[in-house]
Amino acid sequence: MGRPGHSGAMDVLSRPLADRTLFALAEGYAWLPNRMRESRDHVVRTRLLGRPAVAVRGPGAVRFFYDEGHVRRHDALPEPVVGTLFGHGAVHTLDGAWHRARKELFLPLLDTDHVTGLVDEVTAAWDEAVRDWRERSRTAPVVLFDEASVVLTRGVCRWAGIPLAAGEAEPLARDLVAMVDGFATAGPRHWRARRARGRQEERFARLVREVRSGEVEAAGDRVLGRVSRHRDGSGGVLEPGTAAVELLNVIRPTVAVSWFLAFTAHALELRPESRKRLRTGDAAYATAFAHEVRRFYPFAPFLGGRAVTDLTWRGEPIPAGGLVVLDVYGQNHDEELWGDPYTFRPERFIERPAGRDELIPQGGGDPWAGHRCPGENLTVGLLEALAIRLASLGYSVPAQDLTIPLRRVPTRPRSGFAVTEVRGPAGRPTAG
Ligand code: HEM
Repeated sequence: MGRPGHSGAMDVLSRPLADRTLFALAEGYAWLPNRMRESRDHVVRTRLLGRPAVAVRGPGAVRFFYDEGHVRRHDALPEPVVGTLFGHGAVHTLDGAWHRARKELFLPLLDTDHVTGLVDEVTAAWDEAVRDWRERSRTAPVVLFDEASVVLTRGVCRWAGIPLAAGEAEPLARDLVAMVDGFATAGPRHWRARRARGRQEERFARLVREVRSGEVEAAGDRVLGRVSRHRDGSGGVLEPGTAAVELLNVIRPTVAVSWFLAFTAHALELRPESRKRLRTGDAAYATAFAHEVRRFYPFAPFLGGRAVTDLTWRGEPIPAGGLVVLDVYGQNHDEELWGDPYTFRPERFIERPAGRDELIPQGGGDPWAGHRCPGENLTVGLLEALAIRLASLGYSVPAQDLTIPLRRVPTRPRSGFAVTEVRGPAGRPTAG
């Protein structure tokens, strides 16, 4: 990975009103930052999904984008994204009172006791897995991305109260990964994602019915119990299919932390000195490292909503119904905000904590009031714990393709990060 360069398609891109959807898909993470570089004042006028669109960036733009009076989500997301990544009827697609009622389901996830509970389950699953990797990696490489997805699936299901029979974790992990992997492509990955979602929505809807009929026990303080009994804006319980969508909206993104785990392994190779600091168990450094992984490595390229009314941003008119696009990847690599954005440097977050609307890999604004990710604390907690564990593990890195293609969304090290000869502690280290 490196700094996205200007593309060969520039002459076409300079015509403002031709639809850019295909360019966005083909150019991946570099598409919007490249356009921003050619723009004045971090505003790009373009056309996406057949609609006029204005792309914005910066903390002020985040506040503009997250103002409910400016931007709504209903009808904003393209069906191929909803049908794979989020699910139909998901919280991501709601506005106003309906959004607030549904969001209540997710807000407790921001609390420290939930973060600790999930981190405990996932690290227990990690420690069990390490024992197995030590054996297997003597004869064949172990791919960290794949392994992390199974560890996270086991941990999140135990924490959420979702029963998993022996042998079920691996196929569920594969389906959850497929749903994320296939949302931004039109090829076979996309159809794999749709099939995976169909299978798992059916399974989780059945589980919700079993909880409601008393066949399956689900404590009220666990995610399974809460989602099954949650009352919506209308006062009724969720349709089983919608409850399944929202259960998946907890376990799917938790398993998506596998992408960040593969990036963590990449960062430890890139900056061996960070491995040493993580091994000491330095909590402040682990937090800074988690933030830098989320800032530096590409995940969500941009976010979009529709203008509620005729708007103007920095002199650029946005007609009611037009798309407003927030340049997430570009903002996380903006020189004005970060100085040296293409250097992986966790210390930046120790020198200066990032403002709420500066670091936005999981959205901006206030998670209680708007659409910002309610899983941000969970993600940071998981990354802190797993980065310390990975840094204290001994392993060899065989020759492999570790490039991170910026044209692929979502991207990751091509090999998934394979390791051999795993050795060292399974538990949390105490010192150097
Ligand atoms: C790999 C780590 C994660 C990334 C990169 C990520 C990223 C995001 C992004 C970009 C959004 C959209 C914000 C917006 O629309 O304004 C979002 C929303 C959301 N995320 Fe995450 N997320 C992650 C982990 C999690 C976790 C661990 C959970 C739950 C356990 C979670 C649950 C959600 C939910 C429910 C929403 C919708 C919120 C709403 O529309 O109000 N995410 N996430």
